[in-house]
Amino acid sequence: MKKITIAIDGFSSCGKSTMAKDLAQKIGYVYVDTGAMYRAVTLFAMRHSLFNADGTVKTDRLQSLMPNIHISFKLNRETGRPDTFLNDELVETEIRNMEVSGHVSPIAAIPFVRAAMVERQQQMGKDKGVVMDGRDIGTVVFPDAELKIFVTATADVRARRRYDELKGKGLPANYDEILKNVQERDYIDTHREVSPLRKAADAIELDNSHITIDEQNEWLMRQFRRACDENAKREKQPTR
Ligand SMILES: Nc1ncnc2c1ncn2[C@@H]1O[C@H](COP(=O)(O)OP(=O)(O)O)[C@@H](O)[C@H]1O
Ligand SMILES: Nc1ccn([C@@H]2O[C@H](COP(=O)(O)OP(=O)(O)O)[C@@H](O)[C@H]2O)c(=O)n1
Repeated sequence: MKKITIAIDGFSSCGKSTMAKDLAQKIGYVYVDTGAMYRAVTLFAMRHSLFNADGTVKTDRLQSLMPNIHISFKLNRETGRPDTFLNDELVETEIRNMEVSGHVSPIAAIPFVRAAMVERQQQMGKDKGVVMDGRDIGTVVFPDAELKIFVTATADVRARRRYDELKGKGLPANYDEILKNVQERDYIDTHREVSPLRKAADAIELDNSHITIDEQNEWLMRQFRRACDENAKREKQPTR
């Protein structure tokens, strides 16, 4: 069967990467976590003191350093997820901490940062057979994706899930701080000028506030099968 492109967008911490990774594993596609790329740029900016005291970014300096930022992924056989590398250094754990979460949305709102990441993402998905999750995959990165999903869940549910995840990993976690961060990022992500988070007109919406991970994985597999069938039908139609 011909491979398709799968775009999964939605709000922070709602389960996009959980379902994207599971589907990619089952169907033998490549999984790309685009949030990790913006997080890696953020970590680089933090390490190079590119934030002003008020949280704004020293954009000129960052722009001049962009050629020095190389982000790559390598599949971790234990977790089944790709690990993120920044200039060949494994940064998978560091990019998930609250400090990076607190700085990432202003970085992701910068047009030249987005242009560089989008170019890389399009390159990674050019041969199809990719499940990519983020905020603008169905609207900007792959507007022609054969399957587009838009995931939502209430902010409370999302903050609780992130809190449980951090606690489960033995990392420090404060529910109120996480909820505030989730809400702030939702606001910046939906209100920025370049590629704001929004549902593509042809995306299928899933509110997973009250469904289990297994249920959402099964739901996504059904959407995948349907999208492949529709794609096969389209390909059979004679071109005029
Ligand atoms: N339907 C669900 N029910 C309960 N927990 C979930 C569900 N989907 C995902 N999770 C958990 O929520 C947390 C955030 O999920 P994640 O996939 O990292 O979100 P995102 O990629 O959207 O930020 C993870 O700990 C994940 O295991
Ligand atoms: N395609 C994407 C992916 C992430 N992002 C930004 O990167 C941040 C981190 O993304 P993420 O997917 O790792 O966030 P979580 O949902 O995992 O908390 C988001 O809050 C967005 O600001 C983006 O702008 N565009």
